[in-house]
Amino acid sequence: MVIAIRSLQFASHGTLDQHGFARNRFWAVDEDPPPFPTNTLNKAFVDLILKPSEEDTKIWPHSFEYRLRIALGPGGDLMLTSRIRNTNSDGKPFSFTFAYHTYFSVSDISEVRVEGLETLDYLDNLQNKERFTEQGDALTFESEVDKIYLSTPTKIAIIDHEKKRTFVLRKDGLPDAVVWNPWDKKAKAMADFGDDEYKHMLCVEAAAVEKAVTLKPGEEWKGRLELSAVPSSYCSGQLDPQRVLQGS
Ligand SMILES: O=P(O)(O)OC[C@H]1O[C@@H](O)[C@H](O)[C@@H](O)[C@@H]1O
Repeated sequence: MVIAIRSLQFASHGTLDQHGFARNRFWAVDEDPPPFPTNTLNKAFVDLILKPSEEDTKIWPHSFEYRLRIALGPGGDLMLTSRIRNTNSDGKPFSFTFAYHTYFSVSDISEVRVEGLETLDYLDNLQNKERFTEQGDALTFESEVDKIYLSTPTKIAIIDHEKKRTFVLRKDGLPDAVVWNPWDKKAKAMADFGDDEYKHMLCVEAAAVEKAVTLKPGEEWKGRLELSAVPSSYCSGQLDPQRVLQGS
């Protein structure tokens, strides 16, 4: 799995370059981070801090502090908590969009199902961000996809039949979910992506894209994503959604 933080902006949903600037900056490790509110003993964590450089304020004229807490649970669960605070001293609010750009490794994209997004509205990046409604079935993949699902539930499951493994995403503060696979043609056109790699990956991204987050000075936003891999409850063609969503 590969994770990139796409902030302060998402893809072309803003005025900055694709995916904004937070994802290709150097972050500082906070050597003395605030403690975990609960279960501290069960988690290893690191806090990374990003503050704008002078160069950054030329392209985005705001002051902020972005604290990313990366925590690992005893069972291998990964928790990512982003806190973004407006530290402007000029009294000005700012707005941003956000996504955890999570690439999941799958056995075969044609065999994968995503549950939790059926019947929802989405904006289709491949059709000028037009709004459509998803059908009632779990998502399956047979061509390029680049969609932003809106008002999504807090849990989404990626079910990999072949590996008998399910990735469970639990999110908070992130209403949208991006689903992306470039498929063959676009994969060939991407310099940093192998021609056949699209067969073994799927991006499902916890995001806040449709409605930008706005913060006044002193205000803080929090967006949380928890990822776990559990043995699939898929068995003899039958899926028990209750078990998948409970992550058991
Ligand atoms: O910059 P990256 O990591 O190649 O991202 C690629 C894709 O990321 C997806 O999240 C976007 O919805 C796509 O539009 C975009 O092409």
